Amino acid sequence: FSKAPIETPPGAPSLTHRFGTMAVHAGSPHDPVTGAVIESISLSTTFAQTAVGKPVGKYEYSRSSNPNRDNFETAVAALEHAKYALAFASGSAVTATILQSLDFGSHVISVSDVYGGTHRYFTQCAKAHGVEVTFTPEIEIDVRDHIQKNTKLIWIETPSNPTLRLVDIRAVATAAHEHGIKVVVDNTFLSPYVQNPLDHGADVVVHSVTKYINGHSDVVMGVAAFNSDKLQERLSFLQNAGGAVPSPHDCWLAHRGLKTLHLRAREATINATSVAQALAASPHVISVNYPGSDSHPHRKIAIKQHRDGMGGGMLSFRIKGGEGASERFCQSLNIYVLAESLGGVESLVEVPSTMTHAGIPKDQREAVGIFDDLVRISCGIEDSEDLTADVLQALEKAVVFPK
Ligand SMILES: C=C(NCc1c(COP(=O)(O)O)cnc(C)c1O)C(=O)O
Repeated sequence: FSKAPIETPPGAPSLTHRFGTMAVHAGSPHDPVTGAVIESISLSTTFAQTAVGKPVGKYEYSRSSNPNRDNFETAVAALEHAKYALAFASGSAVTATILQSLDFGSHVISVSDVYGGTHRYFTQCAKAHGVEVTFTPEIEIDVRDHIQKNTKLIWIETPSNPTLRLVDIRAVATAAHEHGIKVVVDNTFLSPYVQNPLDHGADVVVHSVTKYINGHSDVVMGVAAFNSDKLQERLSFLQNAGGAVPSPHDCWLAHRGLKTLHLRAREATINATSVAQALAASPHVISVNYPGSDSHPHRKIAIKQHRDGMGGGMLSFRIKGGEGASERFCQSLNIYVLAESLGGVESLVEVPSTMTHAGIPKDQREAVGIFDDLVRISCGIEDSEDLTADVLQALEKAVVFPK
């Protein structure tokens, strides 16, 4: 599926379409001199030249390219079924660079429910370089109603952060491509193991690598993957000119994290499925947002678009008792850590209205279902029984016996 020549390391099993084998071996050439199976970390910021303008190898200056970033980008491209991948200093840097790649006067249509930082760039930064973003509550239904002559891009998060809405990528891409519009899908919440948006018609897939791809809460990074040669030329130019690039060390860490993504994603899905079921059965819960539940309004999309209909490791729910209850719930947990971010090995909990999405005006937040009683959970890879029991005991403390 990947059009990019993926190096099969000497002695390694030939790379197949199976995710786990690709995750372990893609972008992982053995050292041709030492035979080292794991790549070294090339920290050098510059590379010697044998004569003026004649570098020893393919590298001249680390911002432009370096061995660790190349290897990581090759691995992500393989796992997202893409010809190209470009790594950036953060997921937000990917968002900014893609918007900056648009001509002055361009228009973007976005789903309404996006990460707070993405909303911030769309509403407070993009206009400065001539890009207007409009949000649509039901993008599948009304994307055609929002298309303007200057519309160049449609931005989708599926599942969305933090209400876990799903979008039928193929349906939106079909409408978009009728008008020559490109579709970007932010696949952060599921990772390449669970969903490959390019296979469903998207033009670009982006990730906050900070989350599932690195998976250990010790790297901030972003990546974009796509097939277009023209986009490769444009985005790689901006990657170098804008300079929002990750360090070789971070690329090395993220590449190592990527090698176990399939194992972590499966565990996180098992855990989220158990926690979502327990929440749905609780009298202290108003509603649960989990794409792996049969009750999810977009369950058919999950079955069509996600590997084996998996729900992934993310969920959110509304707790009875209002904002006070959501805060008491978070404080009553023993295993989950109250913190922003997601997709790591440790389970995290947060209240979007006062944390990740606090920058979005309250009326706009509540219009997409981000109420003060909404709690978001990122299930890690702890034991399912422990995570489920912890949630249930915290519900009792928060709702039944508030201090
Ligand atoms: C930090 C959080 N989100 C980052 C994020 C980003 C931004 O990634 P950064 O690496 O944090 O810059 C982009 N897209 C989605 C869907 C995201 O969730 C969070 O939701 O806790």
